[in-house]
Amino acid sequence: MNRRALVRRPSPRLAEGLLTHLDRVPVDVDLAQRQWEAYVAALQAEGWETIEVPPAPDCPDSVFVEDTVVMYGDLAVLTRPGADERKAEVEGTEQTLRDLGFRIARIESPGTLDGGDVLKHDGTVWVGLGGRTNQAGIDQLAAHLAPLGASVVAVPLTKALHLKSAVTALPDGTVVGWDEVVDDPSVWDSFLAVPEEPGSHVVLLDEATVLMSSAAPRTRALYEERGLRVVAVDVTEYEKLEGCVTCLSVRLRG
Ligand SMILES: NC(=O)NCCC[C@H](N)C(=O)O
Repeated sequence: MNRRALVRRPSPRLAEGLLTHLDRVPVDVDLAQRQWEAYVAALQAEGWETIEVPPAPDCPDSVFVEDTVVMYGDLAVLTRPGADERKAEVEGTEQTLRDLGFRIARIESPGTLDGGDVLKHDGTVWVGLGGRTNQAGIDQLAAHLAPLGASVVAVPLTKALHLKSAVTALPDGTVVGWDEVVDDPSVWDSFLAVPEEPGSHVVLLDEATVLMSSAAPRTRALYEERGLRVVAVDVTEYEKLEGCVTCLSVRLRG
C-alpha cells in the first residue's frame, strides 16, 4: 500500500499558538523542532513516506497541518478554519495536494471547518459541531463526500477544542476517548474510555499499529493488551498548545 503523509515543520512563532481550554505556559521551540523531527522519523520508520507542506513561518499553528484539509480517497477537501488566524495556512496545503494530483474541493464562507473536527471510519464521517466548525461547514463537507458514499454525522462538541481532541478510532473501529471531554459517547457503537487524556489520540499506522503520545503509559498498556503494537513519541510542546499526534500529519490514501 502506498503510505504517504503530509507534515509541516513548526513555525518559529509556535509559542504564540492559539489556546482555548488551556492556560499558556512556556513552549521550548527548539525542543518542539526536535520532537517534530522525531515524529516524522517515527512515521518513516513505519514505512510512511512524508511529504512536507511548505512551511508557514508567520502562522504559529501551521505545524497542525491536519486542520487544513479533509482527505477522502482521491478527494482533498480544503478546509476553512474557524479561527481567522489560521485561514492563511490552507494555501500551502492546497499547493502540495494539487502538485500530487489530488482532486480539490473546498469549504467556503459562511461554512467553517477544521480537519481536527473530522473522524472517519469505514464510510462514516463524524464531525464535531463546536468552536471551529459550524453547521454550514458540515453541510458542505457532506455534499462533497456524498458522491463518494460517505455518510456525515454531526457530533455536539462543547468540552474540547476539536472532535479529535476528545476521541479517535482504533484500527477495529473502537472509538477511544477521555470521558471528561466527550459530550456523548453513545454516538458510537463501541466506545472505550481511556485513563489518560493524551491516550485518546492515535494515528493508525497499519491494521495493528498505532502511534500515540508517550504521556499516556497506562493507555499504551491498555492498547497493547488489546493486541496493538504501539509507537510512542514525545509531543509535550504541542500538547501545551492543545495539539496532539493526530494534528501533526495528514495520511493520504492512493
Ligand atoms: N487537529 C487539532 O487538534 N489541532 C490542534 C490545533 C491547536 C491550535 N493551537 C489551535 O488552537 O488551533
